[in-house]
Amino acid sequence: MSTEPLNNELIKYENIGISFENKKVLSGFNLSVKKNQKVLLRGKSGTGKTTLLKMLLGFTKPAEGTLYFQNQEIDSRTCWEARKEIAYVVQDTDLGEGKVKNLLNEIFSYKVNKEKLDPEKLRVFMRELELGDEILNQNFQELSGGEKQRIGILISLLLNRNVYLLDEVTSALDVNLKKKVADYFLSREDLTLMIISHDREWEGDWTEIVDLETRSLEAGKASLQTR
Ligand SMILES: Nc1ncnc2c1ncn2[C@@H]1O[C@H](COP(=O)(O)OP(=O)(O)OP(=O)(O)O)[C@@H](O)[C@H]1O
Repeated sequence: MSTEPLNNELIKYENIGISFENKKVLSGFNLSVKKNQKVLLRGKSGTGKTTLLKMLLGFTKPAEGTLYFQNQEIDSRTCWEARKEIAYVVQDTDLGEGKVKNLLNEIFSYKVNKEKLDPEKLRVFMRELELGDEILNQNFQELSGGEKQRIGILISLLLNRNVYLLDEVTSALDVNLKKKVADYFLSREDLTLMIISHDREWEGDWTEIVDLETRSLEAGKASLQTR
């Protein structure tokens, strides 16, 4: 358990090291994310960005250091608590075979997803993401890359979590949609975001940019005001 004061800190990476098969990917990484902050992780391919996000869900363990979520060290037990609060959205959402509407119904039948599939919210988010009703009757596997990405985002929004880990979720979208999706998430003051993206649309006024190579922090307006 951390002895640090709460201080609105939601996520804390403390001296984190990542290694795979004796290959050191990252070492001594420190980052503190406060509730409702928007953090964009940047860095060349292979610098460990995705691994840093997966760690929060307990999918992989740090080789060194400690990771905290809501002041609790993430381990095989506490990661289940974290998973209830966090939506992890990937670049290449794969829901398997079946009509989109059936797949959505299946996802929202799981007990862990406390939210029910709300038809009104579904309609609102589909309109926001420029998804027509006809997509619900299409086979997921036949959708375009951009449509699959938007279905992944749609599901995450319906899950109504507090923390969003967004891993290249706009890579296959056209410029208008990239902006629309980024603006939507960045304007949600109630959400804590950790974003990996090469799209400039995520570099909003309030976005903190963390560069894994230089370890520099470009603070958004929000943190400049509070420091
Ligand atoms: N489960 C694993 N087993 C072995 N090596 C792994 C594993 N997961 C990640 N790696 C390696 O660790 C390094 C960091 O991977 P990671 O996906 O975190 O990087 P990234 O910065 O997100 O890269 P990209 O921008 O290309 O997605 C890579 O060299 C990758 O091959």
